[in-house]
Amino acid sequence: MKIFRTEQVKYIDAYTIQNEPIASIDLMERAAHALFGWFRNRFHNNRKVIIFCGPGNNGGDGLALARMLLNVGYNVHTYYLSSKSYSEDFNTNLVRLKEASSSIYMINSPKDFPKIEPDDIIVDALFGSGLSRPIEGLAADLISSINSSNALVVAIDIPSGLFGEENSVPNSNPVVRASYCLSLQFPKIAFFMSENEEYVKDWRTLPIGLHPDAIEQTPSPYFYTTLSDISTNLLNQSKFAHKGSFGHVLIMAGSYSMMGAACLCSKASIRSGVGLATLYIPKCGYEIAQTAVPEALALTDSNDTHLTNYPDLNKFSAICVGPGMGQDTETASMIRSLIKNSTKPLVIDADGLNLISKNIDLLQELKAPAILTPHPGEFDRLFGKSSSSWEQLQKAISMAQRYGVIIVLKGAYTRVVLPNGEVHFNSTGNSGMATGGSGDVLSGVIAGLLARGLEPKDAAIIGVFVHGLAGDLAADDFGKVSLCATDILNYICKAFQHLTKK
Ligand SMILES: NC(=O)C1=CN([C@@H]2O[C@H](COP(=O)(O)OP(=O)(O)OC[C@H]3O[C@@H](n4cnc5c(N)ncnc54)[C@H](OP(=O)(O)O)[C@@H]3O)[C@@H](O)[C@H]2O)[C@H](O)CC1
Ligand SMILES: [K+]
Repeated sequence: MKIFRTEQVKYIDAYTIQNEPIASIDLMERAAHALFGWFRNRFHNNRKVIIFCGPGNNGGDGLALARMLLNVGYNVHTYYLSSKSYSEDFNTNLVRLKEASSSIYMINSPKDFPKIEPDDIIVDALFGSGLSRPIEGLAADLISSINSSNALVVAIDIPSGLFGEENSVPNSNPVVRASYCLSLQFPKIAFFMSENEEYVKDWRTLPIGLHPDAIEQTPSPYFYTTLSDISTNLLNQSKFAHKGSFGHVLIMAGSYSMMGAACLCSKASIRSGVGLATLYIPKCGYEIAQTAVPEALALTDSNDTHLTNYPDLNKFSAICVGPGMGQDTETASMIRSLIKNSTKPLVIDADGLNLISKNIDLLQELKAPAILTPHPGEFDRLFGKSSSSWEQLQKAISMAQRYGVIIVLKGAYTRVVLPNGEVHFNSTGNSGMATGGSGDVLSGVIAGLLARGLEPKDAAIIGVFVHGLAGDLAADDFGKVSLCATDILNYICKAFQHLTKK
């Protein structure tokens, strides 16, 4: 799903109004219907609903929602901020609401704030995508009052006070802390930034039928990967396939005391459908590899405890290097040589990245496509610290462009950043996956898909999606607290099944 900056949504909105065509007030009615449908499914009408409206169309949505809820028997109290001017659709909806309700109040000062009981439901329709500056004065006081109540808060489109993309960190502006956010048609990029978690605890998008031509024509580098975006054709298997049809992956991983990473990674590549996997390991890992991963061929380095060399690369279709590899100087010179000489696509993870971070310009010497899979700490070691997730994302974009690599920046909503500047935020995964070995499984999945012949971009995007989905399916059965990397690995099959059955 392509996603947009808030100012672009305004354009898509205007295009829809002009070309569907639909009157602006009717588009607002459609949005309010979507909000109403969600609200009615979730909350019984025995709870008091307090709707706070601002002067723009976000407030207009709130007024229209108030009317719809009143019509089916909810106990709704609507408050709107006094303002020098209101949007046209706000005014129309205020008139419509006044015909249906007498519980409408203008807020002129803090004395007009209602008392909020813990069982009340608050709807935040103060400011949406039209927020143009930090909120001050009366509206800021109202936000503090909302935030200090213990009531559940449903924000329309975006929690008021939050900008759709970049926000200051720490955020010293008043922002509504929403329990739910109902974003119209698209998620906001700000939802993917960890600093905003306290404002956006749970969000979902509600389709409002914006014009597909405008969505297609409006350029955006940002995407949100959902199930329907995954092209399962790429995973088709011919009836006449044999093991040679699905590539041969080389996993270069492990060192003394870190053979688990090598095993997880290679098993994950095998579970991702690669035809053959060779595990290249230091001597100490031979029996472990042969026992733990019987499906893989095991090749050993001349060294006992860490990797110092790599095998002939000719027969392999993709290489994964790094998991549990350690950072010995001999391993460092091995990876330098691998980067300079490999013509096979590479997945570089963990210690592979740590070693590169000591000499980042090595990336300029890559001969083959490369996918880097850093977690935020590894990313900072590679490219320097950032003061916010937004800044980190912009840095990832410029580094992916500079070095022509794919960067998979791991975390909630893992970002797959492409050399052309595109960013694909992932929708699967959960906090239970923040556990040792989870990254080794991911690099194995991506390497397996890459070796099967998927384009690096598809291997990265699908690999990240499948890994997150496996974690979600595993968490459904085991819960997030106990989830471990082996569980994720064991659910990769279910995740692929889920995808190919869709
Ligand atoms: N996505 C869609 O296609 C649809 C969205 N809808 C809803 O419309 C809002 C956006 O409405 P808009 O009127 O553009 O913007 P807002 O309601 O967010 O607010 C605009 C008014 O607020 C003033 N403003 C902005 N920032 C502040 C501030 N910090 N303090 C005080 N006042 C502020 C602004 O004044 P300016 O001086 O900046 O002009 C405006 O008066 C979207 O979020 C959806 O909820 C449609 O209903 C359906 C289609
Ligand atoms: K809002």
